[in-house]
Amino acid sequence: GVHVAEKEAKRDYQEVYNAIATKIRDEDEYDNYIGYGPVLVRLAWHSSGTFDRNDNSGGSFGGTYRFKKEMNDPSNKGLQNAFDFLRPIHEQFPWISSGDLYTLGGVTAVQEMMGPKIPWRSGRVDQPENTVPDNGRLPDASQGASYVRNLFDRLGFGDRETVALIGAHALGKTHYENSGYEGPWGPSPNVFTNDFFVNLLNAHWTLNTNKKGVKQWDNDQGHMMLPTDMALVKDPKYRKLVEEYAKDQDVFFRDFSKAFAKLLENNIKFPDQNKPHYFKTLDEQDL
Ligand code: HEM
Ligand SMILES: Cc1nc2ccccn2c1N
Repeated sequence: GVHVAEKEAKRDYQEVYNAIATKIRDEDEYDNYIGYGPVLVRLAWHSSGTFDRNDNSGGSFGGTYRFKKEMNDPSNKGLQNAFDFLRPIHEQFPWISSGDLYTLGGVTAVQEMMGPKIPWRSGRVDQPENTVPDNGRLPDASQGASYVRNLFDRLGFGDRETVALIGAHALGKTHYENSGYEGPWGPSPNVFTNDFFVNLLNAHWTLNTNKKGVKQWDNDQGHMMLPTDMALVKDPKYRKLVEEYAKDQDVFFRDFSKAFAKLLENNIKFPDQNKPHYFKTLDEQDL
């Protein structure tokens, strides 16, 4: 069922943001100097993307990723790097819940990679191991447009929100050892841009079977796309949105911010007193 968030306590969440942001800036060598930004975004997404609007199960509230049943979901391979990154932050701020920490990590990463401001509310409360949702709720990358549409409908998202959210694939890369896909990263792996959409439309893509026997799209610049990425230009309704975001990064930023905030808050009711935080970046604080 829907969870009710805890009334916000007198806590300094900007201080937690700054600790995460400073650690992202310091530990820049991770994953061939991509850094921890992208994998933190993916942890926030995967800890929220278990939501199912049909029975109001899953979602970020209980912080259940911390239990091995969810951590070992094959879809979550590689996210241990983000979990290990956040461990010292959790030790420094033991009062923050796991769900608040995993989602705040993603918000901090997007903003520190020069992405849009993401409004964030606190109040998620750790739930016990017997509340861990079943594996298999996160999307399979080998599928086409109708599969993507159904999966994001289960999460409570329409086409516009779906295309905006997948725009996060401008970040980071795929790794053979995690998903069986491999791609040298795209043009801006640790800067949040609309490159994913520009690349989708402008590059020349060929479907290959990679050395793990997995089908992926590659281009002549050494970039890759998943089959579900390519579905966004094959489906006419999705394609219209890809063209809109490729043309206007500001519209992409606006729509991504709304959809990402909604994703991280799915299945949670927040008390009116829990106002959304708009965190300042390190640069904005001259830190
Ligand atoms: C159809 C929906 C989606 C599918 C099938 C999908 C699948 C994948 C796969 C297979 C990877 C590579 C993982 C690895 O090998 O390390 C990946 C990476 C990533 N995904 Fe998605 N994803 C989807 C939607 C999203 C959404 C909605 C977000 C965030 C809003 C997101 C953020 C990321 C990020 C940031 C990475 C890079 C992680 C890294 O560099 O370690 N993805 N995704
Ligand atoms: C640059 C980049 N990052 C990702 C992540 C997932 C899937 C595809 N990606 C691309 N092309």
